[in-house]
Amino acid sequence: SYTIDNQALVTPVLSQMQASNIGTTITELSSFTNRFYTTTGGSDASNWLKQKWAGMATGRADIAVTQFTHSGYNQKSVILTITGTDNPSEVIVLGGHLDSTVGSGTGETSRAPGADDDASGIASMTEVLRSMIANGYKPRRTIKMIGYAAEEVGLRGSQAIAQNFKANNVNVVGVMQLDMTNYKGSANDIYIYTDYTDSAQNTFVANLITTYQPTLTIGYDKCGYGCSDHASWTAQGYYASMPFETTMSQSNRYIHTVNDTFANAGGQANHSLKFARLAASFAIELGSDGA
Ligand SMILES: N[C@H](Cc1ccc(I)cc1)C(=O)NO
Ligand SMILES: [Zn+2]
Ligand SMILES: [Zn+2]
Repeated sequence: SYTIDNQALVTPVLSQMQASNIGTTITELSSFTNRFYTTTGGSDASNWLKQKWAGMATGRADIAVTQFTHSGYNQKSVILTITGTDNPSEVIVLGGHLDSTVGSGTGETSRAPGADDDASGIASMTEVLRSMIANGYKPRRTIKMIGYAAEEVGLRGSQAIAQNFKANNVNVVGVMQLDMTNYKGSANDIYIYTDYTDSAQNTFVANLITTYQPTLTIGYDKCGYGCSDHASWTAQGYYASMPFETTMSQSNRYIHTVNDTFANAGGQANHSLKFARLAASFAIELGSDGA
């Protein structure tokens, strides 16, 4: 049951989160020539994220960072695991994708900053991690943060990981996808996508927004296809949600071009902060439940 009863744990983590930190991470990720799944930049970005997250977790024996090796391409997914204290077998997943693209012709020297798609999602997760650590938060369930490889070429990284988790009977109780969080292109703040997601969990997500970010407005929409990594988890029978930055019709026109830059989203991460706070409230409310 999706009870919202951990205000004492959630509120301090949310209040410490800052858009400026998210913007810094977006800028760092955007500085790789590209993060395409088959290029040097794509592998470098994966290794960079692993190092960044591992550095942030120094001193936390309950946090481990690993890379998931994929067959057929070099870019690895990055998985950070915060092992739960007394209910570790139940797992919450926050996800975003590491790779960037300017289309099927992307090569070694192609410029694909991918600031919104999806450095914004990775940066949002990173700020969740930073604030959880700053507040000494330790979940009862296990929380995993995943930077997926190869999303742009058919959700390949998340498909491999979700299939692997299913095959290993990992008890994932909920998944949230953060793909494109910083382009404020529509009237409402957060759009909950209702296809390839779980409706009961989507209701919980809406309730998290009204509880912890009551000034924000909520909209609903559909992609009409498996538009990001949440679809990989739904395909394996797990509960997934995708809060998105705009309506489908008003989605960011800069994506998959050289113009998907931090500057073209306004040079600030105020929109991403809403999604980072939502992800934190999702992970802490679900993560603080015992067996
Ligand atoms: N197809 C998605 C982008 C995308 C996702 C949802 C919507 I609505 C519009 C556009 C993608 O490129 N993900 O990386
Ligand atoms: Zn994306
Ligand atoms: Zn994309």
